[in-house]
Amino acid sequence: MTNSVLIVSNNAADIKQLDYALRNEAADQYDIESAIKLSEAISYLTSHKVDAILLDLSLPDSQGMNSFHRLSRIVPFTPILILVDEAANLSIDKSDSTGIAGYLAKSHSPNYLVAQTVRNVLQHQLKQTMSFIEKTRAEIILNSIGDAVVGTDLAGNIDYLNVAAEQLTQWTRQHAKGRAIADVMPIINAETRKSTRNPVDVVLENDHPSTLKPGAVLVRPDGSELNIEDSTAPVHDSSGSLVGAVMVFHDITATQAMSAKLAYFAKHDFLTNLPNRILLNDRISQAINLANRRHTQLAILFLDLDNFKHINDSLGHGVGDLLLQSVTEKLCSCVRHSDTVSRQGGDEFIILINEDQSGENAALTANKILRVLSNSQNVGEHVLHVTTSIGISIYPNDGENAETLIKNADTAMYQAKERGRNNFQFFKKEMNERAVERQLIESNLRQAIDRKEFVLHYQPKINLRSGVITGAEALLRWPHPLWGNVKPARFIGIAEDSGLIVEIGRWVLREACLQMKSWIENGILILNIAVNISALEFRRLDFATSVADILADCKLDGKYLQLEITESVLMQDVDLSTDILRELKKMGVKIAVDDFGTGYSSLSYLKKFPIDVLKIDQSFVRDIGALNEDCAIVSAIVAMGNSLNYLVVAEGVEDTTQMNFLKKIRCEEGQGYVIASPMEANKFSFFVEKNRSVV
Ligand SMILES: Nc1nc2c(ncn2[C@@H]2O[C@H](COP(=O)(O)O[C@H]3[C@@H](O)[C@H](n4cnc5c(=O)[nH]c(N)nc54)O[C@@H]3COP(=O)(O)O)[C@@H](O)[C@H]2O)c(=O)[nH]1
Repeated sequence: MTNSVLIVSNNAADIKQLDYALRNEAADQYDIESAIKLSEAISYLTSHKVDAILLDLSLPDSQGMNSFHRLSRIVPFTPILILVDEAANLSIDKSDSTGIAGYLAKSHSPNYLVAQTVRNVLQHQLKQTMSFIEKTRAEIILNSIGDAVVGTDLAGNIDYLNVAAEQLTQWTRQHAKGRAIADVMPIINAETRKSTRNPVDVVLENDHPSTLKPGAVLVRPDGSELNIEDSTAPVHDSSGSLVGAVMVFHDITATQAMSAKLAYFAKHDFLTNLPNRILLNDRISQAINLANRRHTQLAILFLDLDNFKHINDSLGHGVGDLLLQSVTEKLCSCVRHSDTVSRQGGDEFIILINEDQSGENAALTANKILRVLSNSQNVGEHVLHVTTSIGISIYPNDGENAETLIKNADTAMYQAKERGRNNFQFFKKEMNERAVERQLIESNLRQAIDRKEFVLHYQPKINLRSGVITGAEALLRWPHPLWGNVKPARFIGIAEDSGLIVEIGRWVLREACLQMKSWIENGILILNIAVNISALEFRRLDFATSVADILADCKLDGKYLQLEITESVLMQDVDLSTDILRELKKMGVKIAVDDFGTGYSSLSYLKKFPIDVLKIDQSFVRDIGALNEDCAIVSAIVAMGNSLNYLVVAEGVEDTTQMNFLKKIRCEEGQGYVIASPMEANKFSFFVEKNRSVV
């Protein structure tokens, strides 16, 4: 390696001697330049880099230390050796000598000593440069890492803080330097609030790495606190002696908050904040232990919202979520603090009622829930009516553990659904058989669709005045290959709960439309064919479109189709129902309100819907003649319906007494066994042919 050296001297003999000494005695190679004036040297240095300067302080244009200072300003990092006479050497002011790399006695130094001195200076400079680079690199790394790094000396006084440490401690490096670590970083325990020894002090005492115990909190100058986690280690010099400590730490406040959140949501439902199945199981187990000790009972209420799926499907999950939150509030308002309301997912809730006396509290709570939920709920811009079906199991009678109690309450809930929803049922052992049967029916229903096992029967409707057959109601029949005819009452509810009703309903609609088309073509002159539409079908976003598609496929004019929809389905969301009905009306489709009288029976609400037909529920018709009250109700419905220009149809007409009464009160149409039971399509054609008028 070649080093470049500049000799600045006005003495040619000195230059020659130094040049000779460096070229001939040194192990290294040198490029040697000389300048006889300071100005010459400065000019050279502005365009050349040199590794060392040998400077005579006595120059023609500059004298003494002034020469040194001027040069060192231009090349501050280049070592400058001062050439001195032995005597002159003594005259240099020590306080003014900062930055001088060394002294060289000009004429008295043997050549080898000149060479060695210059070499030493160059090597020292190289070491300094390397050390500077390393320090800078370390500084950059330390400042770019996210962890805070604090260094101390052997006494535990701070000598270093990286940028992250400055931010976390709220101390600048400048202010912290020299202060005791415990002053800059006071640490306390999160729970006891007592001060904790700084790990740096522990490390310096034991000369061994150490860390803070969990729960360490750093108290900052502004009083704010940070949860921290550290790793502190001793620092040794090259001889292995302890010279200080380094503490690396980071803020775990966010991490701790996140893990606390994760722990919370492992046991709670995200949407409603209610305990989830895991926490509920825990609580039930605890409640069972308590009930055993106190010889008391406890109750499990299994709730499933009625027709929630339709709301979710038609109004979107956002509205569904809001409804679940609103229901949560209402449920919580119905129980004591000691009870647990939990959400199992979807629209299922389970309530644990502690210390129940033979199911008394459970029945009271269930009644309260039914009452509270029956009020309409404002959800966003929608006014929704939601009801619930509740199954109840009691410990110890209905199960010895959480799993069995929940399973049996679930079974009882299905029973409540079958009993018309919006009610509660206590678990009974026989219900388990029912639950097994439900599952069997559901799996057979799936096969029935594939195997095309369903057929439609048709029941005539007549004009009660003229006796003319006006239309037919299509009714689904399931002749099961092994079980024989399965009643709709046994499978429609299961098809609705499982969602299978959508596929089945589409088949019914298409089949009925094809049949009507065929009757028209064959001169079977009825006004329309009525098809029952379940809530799940009606609430689907594509319902109106699928009706239009089926009519188009079957080439049937919409005026020949009547859709029977129950009041409760229409009332679930009045605005949405109105929109769907309007779409259907545009196609010419007739709308009948089925089972009228069993639901809200609010004519003021019904007036909002574009309805054509009111079908009085058969439960009122059945007791005509027997119950005055029912006669009055039927008369009132007929009168109101007529005045609002609805076509009123009485269903379930079974005898002539009922028929005569209906005629008398001017009920327009009737349907029931006294006229004809539902029958196969070909029999219906024959029936129409034969009975142009049946009354
Ligand atoms: N979503 C769909 N629901 C359907 C479909 N087909 C039927 N259903 C619904 O199932 C319930 C039971 O129906 P079903 O056993 O067919 O009973 C109907 C008639 O057979 C019966 N009826 C007719 N006349 C009389 C009578 O004089 N007395 C008497 N006790 N019962 C009689 O009434 C049922 C018709 O009811 P409604 O639909 O309310 O007009 C029933 O709720 C059906 O709606 C389907 O395809 N889809």
